Amino acid sequence: MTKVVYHNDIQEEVLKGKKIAIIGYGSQGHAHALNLKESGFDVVVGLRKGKSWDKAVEDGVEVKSVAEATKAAEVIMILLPDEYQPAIYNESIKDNLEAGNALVFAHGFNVHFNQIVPPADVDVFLVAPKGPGHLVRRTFEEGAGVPALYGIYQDYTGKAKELALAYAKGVGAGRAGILETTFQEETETDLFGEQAVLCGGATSLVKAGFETLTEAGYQPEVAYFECLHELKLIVDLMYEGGLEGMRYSISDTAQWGDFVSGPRVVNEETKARMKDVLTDIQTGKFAKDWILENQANRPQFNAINRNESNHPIEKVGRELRDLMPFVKQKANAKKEVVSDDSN
Ligand SMILES: NC(=O)C1=CN([C@@H]2O[C@H](COP(=O)(O)OP(=O)(O)OC[C@H]3O[C@@H](n4cnc5c(N)ncnc54)[C@H](OP(=O)(O)O)[C@@H]3O)[C@@H](O)[C@H]2O)C=CC1
Ligand SMILES: CC[C@](O)(C(C)=O)C(=O)O
Ligand SMILES: [Mg+2]
Ligand SMILES: [Mg+2]
Repeated sequence: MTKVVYHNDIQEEVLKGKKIAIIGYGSQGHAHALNLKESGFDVVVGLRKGKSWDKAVEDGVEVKSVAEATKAAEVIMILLPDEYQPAIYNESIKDNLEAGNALVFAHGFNVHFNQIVPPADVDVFLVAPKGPGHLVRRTFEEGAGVPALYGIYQDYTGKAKELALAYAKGVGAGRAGILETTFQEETETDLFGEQAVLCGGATSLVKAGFETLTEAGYQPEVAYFECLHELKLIVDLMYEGGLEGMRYSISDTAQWGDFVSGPRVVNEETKARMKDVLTDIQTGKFAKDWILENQANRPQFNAINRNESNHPIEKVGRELRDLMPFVKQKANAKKEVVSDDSN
């Protein structure tokens, strides 16, 4: 089995004397900054003036411009949207790095696909939490954590691995488990996971189920509860006990339906399409298309986003969630940060 490193295995002194700049205060940025600060590290956040800046100040974190935060720190973690990182790196970070600094990422995209080429005299590594930033923060506050991968791209000081592990411990990942990876493996598996399973796969499955039921004349509210709301409850059981743990809680009827009907829906044909998705990631086709989409100001992204927001499952979902304060409360807490991130 791959070696999994935990909280107590890690020495954090190597990072304790250093200043850490967190560039960006969105989903991952706010979680890293606050978790590291509460773990006893010296943190400064790098931002432009705006909503995130105000939020970070409100949260009691030291804030400077991206250039000034980079200058002030020895460890610089880039937590900006992937698509804006190259321009901001070239404009405000690159020339403010000093020999022996550490340049850190939470996703290997820009380094792996050569959009950022770091200088030879800095450490370059990634610490990639395997979960959304808002959950990196929430689980940390609950005394738990989200697992993370670390990978070394360049070890100029000879301390890159120690620094990466100390950083991962600081954000709380040591409570869940930290695994070694490479920039290539993290980039390709992360893109595949979010496209084929976690985001793209799951949203397409949910919408297809909802559409099948409503087109057959069933009530949208019933279809929403069945195909979206309950998915969280089922996935919670998988999170806690794997597929077996989930199947322990469902009825035998459901388990039999799972065995005989699941493979009719997700089958060899689906797997062949997953392999196509993986190939596009591995060859760089996906990255190239995404970079071009951004250079053209996101025409397809914005059009699809608008359509998705008007899907009947979203309309009925908004109404139903309004009537479930316990669900809405969490959504609002997230929305506050998310809407702060709009560029
Ligand atoms: N989202 C997630 O949970 C995960 C993300 N990652 C990786 O982490 C990195 C960050 O992603 P994520 O947290 O989603 O990013 P977000 O989209 O949440 O980041 C938004 C932040 O970037 C700031 N920002 C945007 N443009 C600029 C600019 N020109 N100058 C200064 N600040 C700017 C925003 O500030 P403002 O308010 O001023 O716009 C805001 O604070 C990415 O590499 C991503 O792949 C890895 C694991 C999971
Ligand atoms: C699943 C999406 C993700 O990869 C993540 C939260 O880990 C992301 O890029 O946001
Ligand atoms: Mg991910
Ligand atoms: Mg990702």
